[in-house]
Amino acid sequence: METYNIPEITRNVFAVGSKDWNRRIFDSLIPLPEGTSYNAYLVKGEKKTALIDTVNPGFEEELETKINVVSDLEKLDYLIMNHAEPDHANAIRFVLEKAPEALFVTTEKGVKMAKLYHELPEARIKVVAEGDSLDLGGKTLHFIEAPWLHWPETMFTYIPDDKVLFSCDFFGAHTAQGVYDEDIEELVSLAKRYYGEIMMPFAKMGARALEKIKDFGIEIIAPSHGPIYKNPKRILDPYEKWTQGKTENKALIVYVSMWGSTREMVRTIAETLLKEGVDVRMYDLAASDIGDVARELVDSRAVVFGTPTVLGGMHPLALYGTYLVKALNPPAKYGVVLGSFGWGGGALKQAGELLGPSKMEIMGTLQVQGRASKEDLKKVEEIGRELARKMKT
Ligand SMILES: Cc1cc2nc3c(=O)[nH]c(=O)nc-3n(C[C@H](O)[C@H](O)[C@H](O)COP(=O)(O)O)c2cc1C
Repeated sequence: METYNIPEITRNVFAVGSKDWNRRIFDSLIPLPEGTSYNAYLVKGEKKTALIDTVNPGFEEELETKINVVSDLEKLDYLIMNHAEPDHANAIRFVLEKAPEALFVTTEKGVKMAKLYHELPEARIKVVAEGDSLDLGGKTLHFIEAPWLHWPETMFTYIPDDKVLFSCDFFGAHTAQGVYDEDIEELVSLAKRYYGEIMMPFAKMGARALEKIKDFGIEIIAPSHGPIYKNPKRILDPYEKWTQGKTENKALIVYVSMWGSTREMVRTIAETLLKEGVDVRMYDLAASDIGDVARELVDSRAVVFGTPTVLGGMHPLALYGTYLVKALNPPAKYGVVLGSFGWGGGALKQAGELLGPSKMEIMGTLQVQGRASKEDLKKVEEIGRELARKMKT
């Protein structure tokens, strides 16, 4: 039998999921510099045993082996699904085949969503709703609907007896490293990146979920990606701030430049902002990890977009980056668009169309022909000073 580490996170609750050390991209979009983990948890009550979530395709046998070390998969009573996305739910069928008596437990929305992706034996579905519980003997599973964190069907499972919250993607972080939060110094930064990529568009739903769980006195948070929090405050406090959309006096600059003209403009605004006491983060979209951009969006008060004109519109990478910024629905209050063109222009117009309907106030734009002149750069400085002034108020 293969040797696996199977942490007992609290009495008779085992982490039986998998680490995917080498995965480098998620959702065909999100870079994973440190891999990720697909966490699943086995809960052994005095009478019944439940598995909370499963694993990504390819890790089914590891899951089976781990469960059989601490229990007996064949005798599993319940398979709880917090979220239908395949990285957590793909092994549903595998588990239900290996555990012939197990009931599949999720919400009505969960059943609907799971049926779109996984084969479910109709007779073995047990639907639960907000506030319902399942008694395992000495341990009760309590279900909390947490829609949109991260799909419409998401729920949390809570064991009041042990004060453990299984929060699925909420509070997650993409990293294969560590078992507990104390193992990773930069964990909050990784969690912030994950929050920006996955949860920020649903910040209001996140705030509602935090409200629901605030009086639970949670002692352990066991998410579906990344380490388990033995110090829940370490993630609850930042989540409180992030879901409220509280920003810092910080400007995020995202830009593309083929021949340096736009770069000179964004460098000028960066220096002006720094002089005015604004914290600045700058990313060249041709060479940046979009996860870092997502992380900085979580609490940036302003976003500066820089793009040259290419074929009558924005540079394709700037178009992609700007689209993503908008789709992630960051709390930033102010925007600036800068860029250079060679003859007819067009990038600024397209950026305006794209950002127009967003809640960000575009408080300054400048498009220059060729290299920015001294006068142009003075205008950029003026925009920077005005932006800094607005950001302080
Ligand atoms: C592939 C390519 C396509 C371009 N298309 C346009 C265009 O449609 N309209 C325009 O005004 N300038 C166009 N330009 C000129 C650039 O916008 C111009 O060189 C600008 O100063 C580049 O700024 P940068 O140094 O920040 O990349 C194009 C340049 C390149 C390389």
